[in-house]
Amino acid sequence: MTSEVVLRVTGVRKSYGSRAVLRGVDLQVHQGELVGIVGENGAGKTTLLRVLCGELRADHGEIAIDGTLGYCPQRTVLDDELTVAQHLRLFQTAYRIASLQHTEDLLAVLGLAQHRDTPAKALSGGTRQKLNLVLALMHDPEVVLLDEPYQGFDWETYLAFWKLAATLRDNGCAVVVISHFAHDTERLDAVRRLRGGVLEPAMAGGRV
Ligand SMILES: Nc1ncnc2c1ncn2[C@@H]1O[C@H](COP(=O)(O)OP(=O)(O)OP(=O)(O)O)[C@@H](O)[C@H]1O
Repeated sequence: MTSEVVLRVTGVRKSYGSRAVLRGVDLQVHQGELVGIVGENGAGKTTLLRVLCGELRADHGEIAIDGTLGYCPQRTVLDDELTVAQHLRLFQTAYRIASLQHTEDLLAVLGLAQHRDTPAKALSGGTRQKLNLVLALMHDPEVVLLDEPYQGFDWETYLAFWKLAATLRDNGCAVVVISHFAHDTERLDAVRRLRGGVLEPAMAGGRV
């Protein structure tokens, strides 16, 4: 692959007290690459993404991100009293986005447009997750970290998500997705398994 490395992780370690979860994680993701991170429950996948996005500080190691970052956490980051539209306006201001056209496209792809005036507290779990994903992507980031972003999605939305992930990749975005399902690997360029606190060498995804 000749495209530029836009996410470079070198020797990242992270412990919670005496529990060493990450023991020297190395990872490189290129522009236009869709990479899956798999591993057993408790392997440290969420910890890794939280460290990569800066929510948690690594104990050791280096993280270099070249470009704007989008992060979709496993738990939704919504204000129950705000409607979908109010969330979008809030994040539009935070991201300093002039036009919401890209956001409207995301709403349409994920089937969220009809919930525009619904407060977050009245949204179903899967619909909250859709909004969580839109908020992570609406500024059209160059590097995207997604922590099981399709939890609670129905089948149609699950398929729409993977189509969206492929479009992001085809547009040059570097996408890292935590995945639990073996069949997701067919949709990925590469799969990395987190085991024993390190990422094992790349397994080719289905596209390669
Ligand atoms: N804030 C925290 N304080 C202490 N221990 C934590 C904290 N967060 C996670 N852990 C522990 O670190 C380990 C890794 O957790 P993490 O959530 O990163 O794993 P995961 O691979 O994402 O798991 P899952 O597949 O269940 O989502 C687990 O043993 C967990 O109990």
